[in-house]
Amino acid sequence: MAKPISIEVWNPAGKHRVVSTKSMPGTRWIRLLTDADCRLEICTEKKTILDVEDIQALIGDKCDGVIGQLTEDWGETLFSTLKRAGGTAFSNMAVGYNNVDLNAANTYGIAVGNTPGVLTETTAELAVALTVSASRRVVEADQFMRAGLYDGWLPHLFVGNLLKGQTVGIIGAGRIGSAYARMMVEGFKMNLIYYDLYQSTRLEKYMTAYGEFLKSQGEAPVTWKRASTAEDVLRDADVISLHPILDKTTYHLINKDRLSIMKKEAVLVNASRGPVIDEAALVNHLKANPMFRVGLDVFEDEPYMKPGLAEQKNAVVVPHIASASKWTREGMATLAALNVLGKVKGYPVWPDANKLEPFLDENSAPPAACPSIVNAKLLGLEVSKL
Ligand SMILES: NC(=O)c1ccc[n+]([C@@H]2O[C@H](COP(=O)([O-])OP(=O)(O)OC[C@H]3O[C@@H](n4cnc5c(N)ncnc54)[C@H](O)[C@@H]3O)[C@@H](O)[C@H]2O)c1
Ligand SMILES: O=C(O)[C@H](O)CO
Repeated sequence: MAKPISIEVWNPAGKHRVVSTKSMPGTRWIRLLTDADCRLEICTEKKTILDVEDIQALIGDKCDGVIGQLTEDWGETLFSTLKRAGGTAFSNMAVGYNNVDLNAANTYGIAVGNTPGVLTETTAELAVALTVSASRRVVEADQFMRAGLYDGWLPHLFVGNLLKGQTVGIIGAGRIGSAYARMMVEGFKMNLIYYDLYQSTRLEKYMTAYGEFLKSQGEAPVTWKRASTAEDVLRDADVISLHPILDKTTYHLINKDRLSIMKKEAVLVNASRGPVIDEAALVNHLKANPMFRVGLDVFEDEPYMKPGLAEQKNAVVVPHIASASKWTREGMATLAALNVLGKVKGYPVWPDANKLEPFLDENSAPPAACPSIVNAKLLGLEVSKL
C-alpha cells in the first residue's frame, strides 16, 4: 500500500495533474500551471530528501508530469511509475541532471527538463565568494573574532593569498565556468588557463579583447591559455574552480594524484557536484598541506561531509547554496514548471536553451514551448519555430 504523504492542492478541478515534490520559491510557477488548467499538488512532507517510494506515492495512479529535485533518484522505478500513471514529463529544478537516468526516461518516452542559464551568474558569484573566503581566510578570521580572541592588529594575523595578477584555472568552461572566469579576470585581473572537452571561443575572444582593453589603459594585459589536459591547469593555476557536469569522465577528477601536482598554496573551489572530488583524498591533502585551501559548496555524500573535513580550518564549506538567490530560485521554479507544462500541453521545444529570457519575463506570457528538454532529440520532439 502506498505511504500516506501530505500535499497542498491548487486548482483542484484542473484537467492535468502535475505534482511538485517540493514547495518552490515564488508564485509565478504556480499561476502558470493553474492558469493552464493544471491541478497542482505540492508535497508538503516534512522530510528534506524524498525517497523513491515517497515519490511513487505522490505520482499515484494518474499523473501527467512531475517537477522534482536534484536530491531524488530518478531512474527506472520512477519513470516506469510515471509512465503507468499516464505521465510524459519530468523536470528537475536544477541545471545538473546527474540524478536522472536518461536511458530509463527515454525507454518510457518521458521528456526530462532542466533549468539552465537562470542560475549561471548566481552560481558563479558564490564560487567567487568561496574563492575570496578561502584565499583571505574570511571564515577562520570570523570565528576567531567571535571567539573573542582578537587582541590587536598583528603583522602575521590571518595572512592569506593575493589574487590580483595570479592565474585562475577553470575545469569545465561552460556557462558557469565562463561566467566565473570573467568575474575573476575582471575583478582581480587574473590570467586564465582552462580545460574543457570543447573550445570556448567566446571566452577566448573575451580574454583577448579584455587584455587589449587593459593595454590601452596602460595596464598589464591579462593572458589566457586553453590547456590540453586537466593536469596542466592543476599544475599552473593558483586558484582552480571546478564547473564540469558530473558524469563518468568527471567522477573523482580531483583525486590523490592530481591533488599532489597542485601548488602547495593553491585554492580549490567546487560548486559543481561533490563526486568530482575524491573527498577523502582531499581531507588527507588538507591535513598534510595547511596552506592549501578549499571552498566547497557540494560534497560527495550530501548532506554529509567525509570524516575530518569539518575540522579542517583550511576548508570553507557551505550547504549547496550556489544558486540560492531569490531571482534565480524563482526563475528555476518557473523553468521547471514550464518544461512540464509545455510537454503536457504538447508544445514544441525551445530552440536554444542558452536563450531562455522570454520565459523569465514576468511582465509577459511565456512562449508556448518547453524551455529546456535534455532528451528532446532522442525522443524526436518537435522544435519551436518561434
Ligand atoms: N552548486 C550548485 O548549486 C550548482 C548550480 C548550478 C550548476 N551546478 C553544476 O554545475 C554544472 C555546470 O553547469 P553549466 O550550466 O555551466 O553547464 P554547462 O553544460 O554549460 O557546462 C559544463 C561544461 O563541462 C564541460 N565538461 C564535460 N565533461 C568534461 C570533462 N570531462 N572535463 C572538462 N570539462 C568537461 C562541458 O564541455 C561544458 O562546457 C551542472 O551540471 C551542475 O552539476 C551546481
Ligand atoms: O544543478 C543545479 O542547478 C544546482 O546544483 C542547484 O542549483
